Amino acid sequence: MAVETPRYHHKEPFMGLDYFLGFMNAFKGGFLLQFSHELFEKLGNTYIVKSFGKKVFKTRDQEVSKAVHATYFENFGLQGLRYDTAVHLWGNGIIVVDGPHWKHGRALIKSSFDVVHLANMERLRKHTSTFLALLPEDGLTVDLAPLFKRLILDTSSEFIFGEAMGALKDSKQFTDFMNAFEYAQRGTGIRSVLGRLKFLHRDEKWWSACQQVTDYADRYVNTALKRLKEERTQGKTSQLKERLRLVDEMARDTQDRVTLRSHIISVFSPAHDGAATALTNVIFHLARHPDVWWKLKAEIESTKEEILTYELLNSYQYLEWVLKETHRLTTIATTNQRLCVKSTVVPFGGGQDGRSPMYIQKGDIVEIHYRAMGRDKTFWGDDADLFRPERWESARPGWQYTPFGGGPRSCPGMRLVFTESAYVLVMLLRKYKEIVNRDPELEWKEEFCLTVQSKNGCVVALVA
Ligand code: HEM
Repeated sequence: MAVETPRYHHKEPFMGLDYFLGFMNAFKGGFLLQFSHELFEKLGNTYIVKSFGKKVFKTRDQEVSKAVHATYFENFGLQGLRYDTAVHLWGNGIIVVDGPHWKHGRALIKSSFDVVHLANMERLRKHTSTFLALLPEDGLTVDLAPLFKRLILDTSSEFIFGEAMGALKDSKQFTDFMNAFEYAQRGTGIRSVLGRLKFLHRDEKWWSACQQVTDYADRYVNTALKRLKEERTQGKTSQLKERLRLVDEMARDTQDRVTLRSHIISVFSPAHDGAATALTNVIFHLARHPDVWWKLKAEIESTKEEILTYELLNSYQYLEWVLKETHRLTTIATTNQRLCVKSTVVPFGGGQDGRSPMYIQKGDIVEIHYRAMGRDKTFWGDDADLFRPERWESARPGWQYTPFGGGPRSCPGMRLVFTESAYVLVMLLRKYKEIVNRDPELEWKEEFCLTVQSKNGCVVALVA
């Protein structure tokens, strides 16, 4: 028997506009994470709010997350939440569709990913060395965040399109495209917050930014299809490992231009800055925890002359703990939503203590708070809000730790993010003796776009 779940006490219970105003106030004021934390503390691990008349279950309960992401996977989708607001940018790409089209896109990405990813070390080496050359000499203050962004833009554009955007060289191609891309993403984010009121978003510049992005991707799709045709008709193969491109690998499987373009933009969106945001967070923490920096240096010391291979990166255990701790404490994808497409009773979430079954009706939304789960003191202990990589020596989380989602739709880019972050971090550890915090603000401050990043970047001095 499902039991009633705690509710947010609305002053305006029909549309829930009071909640929306509170949310927007926190969003603008830069305290959305705190706003969300306080409501969980007050109402429990799962509670219900009204959002533009829709019933939304907000949860930081790992059992509810598991039920929605995995056990009852087929009953919870995202197409109804994302497709209409994002079709102009992401088309019918993997991140906005459900059902057979998603399944096909997922299989396509997964197999193409594995092959391109393993061939990617050489590119990472090349771009990281350009990046290192841009860093200021001994002791000067630098915000590494924008530099990480440019580095990851180059590695990801080369990984996906086969050609780096020239971000580290500040090329015009990079500036023009990124201005349009960021504008297109921001507008899409606004439309998604507006939901059913998205018709209020009337911005000509947004339409043309979306067009510019799709035109850009089309150029690469067309060349990939041309290459594929040549390969098939003339038996030509571009098998040089470093030439592998995601767009080519995907084109082997589907030659539908719109599908290819949509999936390519869907991968580019998280790929273009994901690892950069993670790297910024790692350096943010390391600059405030010199003991951890020294332990990392000690770990890599005996291998510091060796070529940095995928296997070597994977052999550094403390480094892995540092990266995991960074994603736990400063989770980048803080929440994720699913739309219930078939009424379901999930085993937990109901009742004041959240331990009774909970009824979710078709049309309701479930919002899962990954970041809040990563800080749950009942699992992580009283020091859950502290950066302490050593906890990973004994921590064995299941659904309490899902910074990359979980179940069949979990992030296919997770290994790539780990490899890129680990590679760049080890190169910094090899080159510099010390990293010194130069930001007077010691606390991590939030800045939301589609994900959340460090508002103050990571302002440091690197000492050789
Ligand atoms: C730190 C960086 C990243 C984080 C925190 C992250 C996190 C996530 C999360 C939480 C999801 C949603 C999972 C779900 O809905 O269950 C996701 C999906 C996805 N991510 Fe990532 N991601 C990152 C980087 C990347 C990169 C670098 C790529 C590509 C190279 C990528 C490609 C994707 C794709 C294609 C999906 C959609 C999967 C699907 O719907 O089946 N992500 N990611």
